[in-house]
Amino acid sequence: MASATSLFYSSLTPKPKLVYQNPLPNHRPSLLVVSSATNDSHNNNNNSAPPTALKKRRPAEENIREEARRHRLVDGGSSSEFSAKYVPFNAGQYSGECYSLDEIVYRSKSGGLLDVQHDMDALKRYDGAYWRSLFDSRVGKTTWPYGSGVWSKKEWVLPEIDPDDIISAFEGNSNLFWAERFGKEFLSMNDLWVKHCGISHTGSFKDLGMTVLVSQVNRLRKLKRPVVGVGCASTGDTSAALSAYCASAGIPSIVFLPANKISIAQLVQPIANGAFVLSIDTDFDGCMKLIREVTSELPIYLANSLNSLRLEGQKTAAIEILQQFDWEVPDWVIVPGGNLGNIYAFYKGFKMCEELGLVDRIPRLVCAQSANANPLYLYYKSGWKNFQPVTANSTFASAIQIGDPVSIERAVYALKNSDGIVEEATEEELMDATAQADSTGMFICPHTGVALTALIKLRKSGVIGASDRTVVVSTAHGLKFTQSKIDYHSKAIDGMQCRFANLPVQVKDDFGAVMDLLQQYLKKGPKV
Ligand SMILES: Cc1ncc(COP(=O)(O)O)c(C=O)c1O
Ligand SMILES: N[C@@H](CCOP(=O)(O)O)C(=O)O
Repeated sequence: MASATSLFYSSLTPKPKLVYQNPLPNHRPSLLVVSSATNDSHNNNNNSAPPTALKKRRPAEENIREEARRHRLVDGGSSSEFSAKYVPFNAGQYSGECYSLDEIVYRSKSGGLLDVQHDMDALKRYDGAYWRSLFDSRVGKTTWPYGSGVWSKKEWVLPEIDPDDIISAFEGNSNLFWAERFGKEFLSMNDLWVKHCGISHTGSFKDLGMTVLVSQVNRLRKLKRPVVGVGCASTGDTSAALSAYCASAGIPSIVFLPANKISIAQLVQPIANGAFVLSIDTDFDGCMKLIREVTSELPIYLANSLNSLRLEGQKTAAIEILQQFDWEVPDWVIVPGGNLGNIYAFYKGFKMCEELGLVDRIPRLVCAQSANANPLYLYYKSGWKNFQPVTANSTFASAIQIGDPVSIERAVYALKNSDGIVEEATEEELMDATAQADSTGMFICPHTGVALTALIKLRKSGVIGASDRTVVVSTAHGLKFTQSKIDYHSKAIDGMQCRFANLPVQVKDDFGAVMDLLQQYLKKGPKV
């Protein structure tokens, strides 16, 4: 017999209207049960206030993980009716090659990329309204693990992992910022948004993928698979996320960084989190080559986005954007690209929402590259005829200083299937765009400046219209890249005009001198 607590708990569980295409014997899968403290009226068709009972506080000696475990036990365990496996990327449904997610495999038999394939038939047993309602019911809560923006979509991410194995910092649920002033003043746009994926636990979107990867590693280690540590090559953000999530799980992390090519803020992150940090005298592509060789020799699990697990977490940012627009689809989404996993992750998130009936179309995608590291742009401009890796030159957008992206095929697939576009930004363009955005109250990273440059160009050419609803994905926190802002605002960049620099004024510690300056300033008319 169900206990009083379990009855109480299930009375708090949102019960969206279910429409089954194939009725299931056990019609409410336990993994879909969310122990939410609210029963939102949006789940009721008649709009009448739902019966509100206050959630009873968990016993003091129990933490949220244990509380969730207790409720799973009451609800009948955590076995999932959903599943996922690795398949060769874009090999078609008849390839036959597949691997369990509990295997350690990064490449298909032919050496190609892998993809995580979900059992879409199982997911389709619930209609779009059900999924929308379920995901909406989980936003912003502390219920383990669904309070995370990634794990609120657990059934679409890693359906079979036990919540006990999950390592989460309640990542995701990031701000979708209405760029009112930037849109109006610089682009005559009124429906421009910035998805702040960098306002996150370690300051970049990498947290979204890393929670998934490190959780799966945690599971593999419990299953006694040979994983002594987790390693990555990085331009600074992957290493920060990897080291933080590994430190939280008590798993060793090893990071390969190109010497003197990442910001100090990024360098200090894995150091502080106790990673084994190798500063290597090469560029990112050199580090990537080395980590691939090392992880094929040693029981070190590969954490770069070559590993398709990462993209399962990253795709939730796309679902979140739709959710934040009340499931209305924006016209454009612009993503800065480097190793090119993220552009595919966005495509996959949008596509799953379309296929499962949450929305009826997907946005057009734009991938934005630095002109100093632009292999995808050149490929696009060749009409997708001739892909050539490049030697990436130094760029202020240092996290995308990548010349030989591992996910090139994924990016091309995403762009071709979303009527996508590739743009590029010179150093001056990306730094000006960053400064302009900052002057309207943002504080963005240079990679977001690359994406904004793409937007500026596409607005100028009329490709993106004044009233098009457009989302620019901001991928890292501006505070990681303060040196480039200091250089810009002090006009210390060779060959760059720094048109939007805002120089600090030196003044003596003297009331009269300060007053003189302020009077001159006010006379000129404060610049906003
Ligand atoms: C801040 C930032 N923006 C954009 C990117 C590009 O993402 P992706 O490598 O998935 O193309 C990266 C990493 O590569 C990054 O760290
Ligand atoms: N910008 C990345 C580069 C590596 O990308 P990944 O997504 O393949 O890990 C970083 O911060 O390291």
